Amino acid sequence: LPFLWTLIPAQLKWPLLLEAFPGPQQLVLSPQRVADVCSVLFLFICVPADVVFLAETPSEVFETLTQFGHHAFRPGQETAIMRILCGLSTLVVLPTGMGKSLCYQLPAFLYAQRSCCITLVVSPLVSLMDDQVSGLPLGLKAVCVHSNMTRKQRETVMTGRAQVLLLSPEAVVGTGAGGFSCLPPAARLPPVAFACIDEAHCLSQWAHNFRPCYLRLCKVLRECLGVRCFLGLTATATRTTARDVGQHLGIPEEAIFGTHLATIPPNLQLSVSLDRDKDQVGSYHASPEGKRQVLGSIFVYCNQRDETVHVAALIRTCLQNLPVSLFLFAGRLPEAVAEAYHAGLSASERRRVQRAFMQGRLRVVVATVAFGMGLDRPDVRAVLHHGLPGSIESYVQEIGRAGRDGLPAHCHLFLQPQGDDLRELRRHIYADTVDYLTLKKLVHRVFAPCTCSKLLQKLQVLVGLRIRVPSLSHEVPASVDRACPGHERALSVQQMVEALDMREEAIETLLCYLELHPRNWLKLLAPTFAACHLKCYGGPLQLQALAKRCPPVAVGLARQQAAKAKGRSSLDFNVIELADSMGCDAALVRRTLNQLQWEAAPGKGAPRRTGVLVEFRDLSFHMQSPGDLTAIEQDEICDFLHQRIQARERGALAQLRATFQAFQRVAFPNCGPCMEHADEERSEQLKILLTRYFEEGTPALFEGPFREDTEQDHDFGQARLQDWESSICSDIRHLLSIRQEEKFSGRAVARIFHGIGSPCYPAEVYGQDRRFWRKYLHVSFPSLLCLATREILAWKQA
Ligand SMILES: Nc1ncnc2c1ncn2[C@@H]1O[C@H](COP(=O)(O)OP(=O)(O)OP(=O)(O)O)[C@@H](O)[C@H]1O
Repeated sequence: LPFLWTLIPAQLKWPLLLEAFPGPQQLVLSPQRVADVCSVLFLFICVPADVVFLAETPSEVFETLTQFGHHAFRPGQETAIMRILCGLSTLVVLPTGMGKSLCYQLPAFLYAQRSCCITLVVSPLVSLMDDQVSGLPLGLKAVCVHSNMTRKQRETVMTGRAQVLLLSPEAVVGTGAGGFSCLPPAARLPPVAFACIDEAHCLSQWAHNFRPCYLRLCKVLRECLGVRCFLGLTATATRTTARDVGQHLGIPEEAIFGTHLATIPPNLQLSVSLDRDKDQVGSYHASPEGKRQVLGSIFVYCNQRDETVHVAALIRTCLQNLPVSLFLFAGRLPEAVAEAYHAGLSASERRRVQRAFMQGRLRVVVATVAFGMGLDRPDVRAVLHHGLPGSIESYVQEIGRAGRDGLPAHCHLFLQPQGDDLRELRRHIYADTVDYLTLKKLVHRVFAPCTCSKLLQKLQVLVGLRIRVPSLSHEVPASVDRACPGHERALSVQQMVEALDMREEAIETLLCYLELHPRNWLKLLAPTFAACHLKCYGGPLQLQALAKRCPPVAVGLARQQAAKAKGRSSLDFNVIELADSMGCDAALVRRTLNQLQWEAAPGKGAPRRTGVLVEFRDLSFHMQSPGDLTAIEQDEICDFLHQRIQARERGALAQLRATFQAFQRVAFPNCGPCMEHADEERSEQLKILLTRYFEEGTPALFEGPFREDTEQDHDFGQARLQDWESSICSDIRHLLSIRQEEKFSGRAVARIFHGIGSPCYPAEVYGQDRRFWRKYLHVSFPSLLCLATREILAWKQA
C-alpha cells in the first residue's frame, strides 16, 4: 500500500484520504476500508486518468457552496469542481457570466482546509487582479503577484498566508519588461494543489488574443513548480481552439468539459446595423431605447484610441438635455456620464475610470478592447460596438459584459458598409508578419555556428575513437547525433528588435515555436541581463591583478584585442557567452564576478568594498541551442517558421472577412429600426450563427461552401491596384529619395503606406509625414509589398 501511495499524484490523495478517514481521529482501518481503498487505488493507477468515475459529491462540497452564498450549482459547475477535487485536469468552456470562477474558488478552499497548499490562478489582465482578489467569497484569501510590482512588494505579499495566488502569465514565465519570473523557487512555496488558467483560450496559437508567454506557461508550471492538475476556464473557444488548449493542459478531447460551447445568454438581444454615418452611436443614446439603457450602464467598444475620446464626447453632448432624474443611481448623480478608456491612458487614470464604473459613479465607458474582460458588473444594460469587432470571440466576450443579472440587455453593432473597419483591423494582422530574409537573420543568430564538430574531429583523430556526444534533447531522433551538445546563449532584446525590426513579443513567439517543435530545436531559459560591465577604480594594475586570480576576468581580458586591453581599467563582455566558452555554469561565473566587489575585513568586521564595480545590463533572450546545424537544417527551420506565420496570416484574414460578411447578412440597413423595438428573429439568427461558429469554426460564417481564397482575403474591400500603381510607385521613389540614409525593405515601405508602426519605423516618427503614412490603406498589403520590393531593387540598380 505505501508503494502504491507513492505512485499517486498529490492531488489525488485528497479524495482518497477523505474516503478513507472521514475524521482525523479515525486512524484504524477496518479490513473493509482497506479493501475499498485498494480498489480505489487500483482504479486510479490502472484505469486511464480520464476514465475515472467521479465520486459522489461529498456533503462538504455543498456546505462550502452555501458558505459562499449560493444555494445550488449552476450547470457544469459541480462536475468541474469534482474533477478538480479528484485531481483530473479539466478544461471548462462555459458562456460568460455562468460562474466559471467558482470552479477554482471552491476546490481551492477545500484543498487549503485539508492541507497546507496553495492554488495558482493565472489571469491575463493585471488591471483586473485587484477586483478578483476583493471579489473572492468570504473565507478565501488571495494575493496577487505581477511583473509591475517591485521585488519587495512581491516578497511582502508572499509572506502572508493565502490560499490563492493570482499571477499574470508573464510573472510565471518571466518575460516582458520585468524579465524574470516573479515566482519564488518551488521550495519556498507551499505545495501547489492545482493551477487554474483563466481565459485559457490564450494558450492556443489559433485563438484571437494569443500571447506568446502562454505557449510556455504549462511547461514552466509543470517543470518548475511540479503542477500536475490544471483547470482551464474560457467562454470563447471554438472546437479547434479547445482541442489545442486541451493538448497544452494534457487532456484528451473527450475530457474537454463544456456543456455549451459558448452559447449566448438568452437575455441578450442582439442587433447589427449598417450605418454610413459613424456617429449614429450618439443618436442611439438619445433614442427611446438608448434612454431606457442609460438607466443602467453602457459599454461602447471602439477599435481605435482616438475614437474612444471622440465617441465619449459625442455621447456627453447627446445626453446633456436628458432629465437629471434619469441618471440617479442609489439616490445620487453620477460623477460623469461618459468617459474614454484605452491603453494609452496612464495606469492610474485607467484605474480611476474602472473604479468609477464599477461603483456606479460613471454611466457610459467608451473603451478599446483593453476594458471589460472579466468585469462582473451585473447591471450593464447595453453593449455597443462602434465598428467591426476584431473577432467573433472578442465580440462574444464583450457582449458577455451585458445583462449578467439575467435581466434583458441590448447589444448593438454599428457596421461600416464600405468595410473601413475591415481595413483597420487587417493592419493588425500584417503588423507581426515577417519575411523570409528576416527569419534567416533570426536563425543565423540563434544557431550561430560553433567549433564543436571541428574539435570533435580533431579529438577523434587524436584518440582514434568514435566518441558519441549526447544530443541537445532526448527527444531528438536517435539518428541525429549532434557533435555540439548545445550552447547557452544570450541575445540582447534591444539589438534583436532593431536588427529584425520585430516587436519583442513577436520574436519571443518564434523562439517558442522552435522550442515546442517536435525536434526541440532550442530550449528557452529565463531572460537574463547578460552584458557585464566591470570597472576597477584602482586602474589597469588592479584589473591585471584581478585577472591573475579570477579566471572569468582573465578570459574576458584575453578576448579583448591585445591593443585595446592594454592600459584599460574596465571590461565589457557577455557573461553567458563567456561562461559557455569556459564550460562553466553561468550562475557560478556571475556569483564569482559579484564577489569581486567585496573583501573580508580584518577580524570580524563587515565586508569592505574593493574598488571594483560589477554591473549586469541589457535584458537578453536566453536559450540553449546547438551551433552545428547544417545549411539544410537551417533552411528547414526557416521554412517551418515561415509556413507557420503564413498559416496564421491566412487564417486571420479569412476569419476577418467571414466575420464581416456574417454580421453584414443579419444587419438592418440603418440603426433606426433597432432603436424602436427588438427584432427577436434576427437576434436569434445571429445567435445561431455564433453558436455554429464555435462548433465548426470559420467555415460556419460563410453563406456558401467555404473556400480559403487567399487572393480574395487580401483584396476584399480594397481598391484595384491598376488604378493606383503609378501614383504608388512615384511615392515609393519619393520616400526613398528623401530618406536615403534608411535601408528600407519592401515590407517596411508597405507598412508605412498602411500606417503600421514597427520598432525601426515607429508611428511617432513616420506618422508625422502625412505624405506617406496610411496613404494607401485602400490598396491590399501584399500588392504594396510587391510594388515596393520591385521599386527598391530598381532604385538600388539605378
Ligand atoms: N452557483 C451559483 N449560483 C448563483 N450565482 C452564482 C453561482 N456561481 C456563480 N455565481 C455568480 O455569477 C456571477 C458571475 O460569475 P463569474 O464572474 O464567475 O462568471 P464567469 O463565467 O467567470 O464570467 P466571465 O467569463 O464573463 O468572466 C458572479 O456574480 C457569481 O457570484
